[in-house]
Amino acid sequence: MLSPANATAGIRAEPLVSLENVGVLRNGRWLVRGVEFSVSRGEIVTLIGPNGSGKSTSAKAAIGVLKPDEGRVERKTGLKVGYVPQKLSIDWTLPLTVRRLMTLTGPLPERDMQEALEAAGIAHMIGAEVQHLSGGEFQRALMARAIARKPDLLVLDEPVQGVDFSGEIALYDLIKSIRNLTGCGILLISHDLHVVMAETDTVICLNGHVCCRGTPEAVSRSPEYVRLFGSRAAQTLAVYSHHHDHTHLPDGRVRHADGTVTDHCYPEDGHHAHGAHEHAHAPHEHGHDHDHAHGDGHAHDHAHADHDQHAHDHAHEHAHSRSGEGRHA
Ligand SMILES: Nc1ncnc2c1ncn2[C@@H]1O[C@H](COP(=O)(O)OP(=O)(O)OP(=O)(O)O)[C@@H](O)[C@H]1O
Repeated sequence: MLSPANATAGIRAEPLVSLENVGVLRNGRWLVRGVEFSVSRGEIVTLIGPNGSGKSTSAKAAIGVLKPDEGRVERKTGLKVGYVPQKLSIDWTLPLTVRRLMTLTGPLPERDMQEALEAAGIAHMIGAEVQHLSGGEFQRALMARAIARKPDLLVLDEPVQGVDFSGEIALYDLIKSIRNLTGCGILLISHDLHVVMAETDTVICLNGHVCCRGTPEAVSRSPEYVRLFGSRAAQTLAVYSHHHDHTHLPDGRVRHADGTVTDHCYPEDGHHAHGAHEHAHAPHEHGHDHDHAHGDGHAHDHAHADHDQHAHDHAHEHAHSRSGEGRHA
């Protein structure tokens, strides 16, 4: 079967946006330097890196919100961008319906609004107050707002924040289906070093500069990634694929699709029928019904690696996310 990545390869020649040697200088400090990447139609590019490594800055430079102080950013003429920022300044004390949220930045034909809400799976919540939405529903509303104007490029800054585990998988599925449906390019910022979308074509690992790049699996194997985040981080870099029913946490416990955590897998969990070598498939080649797409073939060793400092950092970070649902708690 032709994967989406291959299917779009032919029209990748002309990027929607490309950054060449981009640097952003503020108060005498280079926030990022030497950033190079591009996003083409149908392509999913994920930026990862520690806090303050310049992910948001690079994304803002890509869409023109920030002007680079050196290097070049080229955008396709007439490029339409849908942007979901990391933080939204919403006055949570004032009532705001989903319908109103959709039109805050400008009028929108009713049909386009309905279509976008339907695509995001929250058409029935059009009259709901934004304050009452769950973390996942809120992210869906933001995504609906971003896709309503049919962008060529969708930029999502941490789209799974405040979302529990099964909600995260559902959001990644939604992002994938938006890409498949519309063929737009997607630039995703992930604050989770350990989990990237299986459909990501290219991971760009930032640390003030591009530390390494490639497929999720290549990045998890790269010496630069290991140097930056430690070998245990590389060992636990997991790749979500569509058919996950559970995931192995770095401390050895198992989290199931319904969010429950147990010490062991259930006997019916899919991967136990498979040999370890089957876990070495690239994300796009996944046909089996589990979630052990690790950097190399030693899935079980890696799945049960101990917590490292980064995992703790993320627990902390997610514990402070909007809904207070810590993914790594
Ligand atoms: N306008 C600004 N002026 C000065 N410094 C800034 C400005 N915007 C961002 N920074 C700094 O630039 C660095 C990169 O910030 P950026 O938000 O791009 O990082 P990030 O990788 O997205 O981080 P996080 O994971 O914490 O969201 C940080 O040290 C931040 O404090």
